[in-house]
Amino acid sequence: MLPEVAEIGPFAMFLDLDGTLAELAERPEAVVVAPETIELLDSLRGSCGHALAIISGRDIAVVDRLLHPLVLPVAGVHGLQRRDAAGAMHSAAVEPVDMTPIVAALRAAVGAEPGLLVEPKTGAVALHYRQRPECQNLCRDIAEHAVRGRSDVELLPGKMVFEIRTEGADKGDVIEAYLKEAPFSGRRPVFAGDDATDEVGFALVNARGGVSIKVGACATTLARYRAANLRELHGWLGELARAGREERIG
Ligand SMILES: O=P(O)(O)OC[C@H]1O[C@H](O[C@H]2O[C@H](CO)[C@@H](O)[C@H](O)[C@H]2O)[C@H](O)[C@@H](O)[C@@H]1O
Repeated sequence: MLPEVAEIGPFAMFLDLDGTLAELAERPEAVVVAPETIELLDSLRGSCGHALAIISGRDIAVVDRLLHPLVLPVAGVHGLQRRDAAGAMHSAAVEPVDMTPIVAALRAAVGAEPGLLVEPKTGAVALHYRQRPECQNLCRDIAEHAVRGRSDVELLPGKMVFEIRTEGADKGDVIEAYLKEAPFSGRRPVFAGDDATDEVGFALVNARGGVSIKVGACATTLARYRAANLRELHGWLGELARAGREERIG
């Protein structure tokens, strides 16, 4: 169930990408953001004074490619990277760890196992098993082995993926950082996401009196609202965009 649009007030919008703006795909590079979704984002940002940011696990450069021609404020790699509304980059407190040896270790452990994918990112790497769900335990063991004894990286389980990431700011921290800056400050935060890594974002938004929305089925979540799927969420976002537009015209 989603809240009544009329009750939201002036909002700042934070949106996860995979599973929230785009349907999940077998492989990370197969994901496409539909042209209607790009239009929706464009219209939505117009209804909240451009206080709209993407909060993703992907690199900012990849988010930009997926959302082309839009260039939005984006936090990437689960909070490790952040570009503000003026286009300025904010680096994390810690230097991103050079993942080369971890990527090599994961590739060696996965070997020629079909369907297991290693996705290198900036200061992070993801080990995907979506095409081989039965390999979940194997992938967990491989990822745990790769981080053993290291305090500079952390293991983040996600949807059919284990991610190893430089220890640092999370999605909650970057939403908080945006809320201190124009045009986000003074607005009520709304955050929608579908994955375990979005829970810290829900916690932050709840603490700020905002609207947290879990997309898809899940037994436990900190989110206060639910959207059954992308279609329901995007329909609601469209209503929000239209309500903002009518307000400006009226
Ligand atoms: O925070 P997000 O923007 O949602 O990014 C989270 C991760 O998304 C991608 O992996 C997920 O989507 C893939 C494509 O649909 C899917 O194959 C995979 O199973 C999902 O876990 C991305 O590849 C990761 O880098 C992101 O961290």
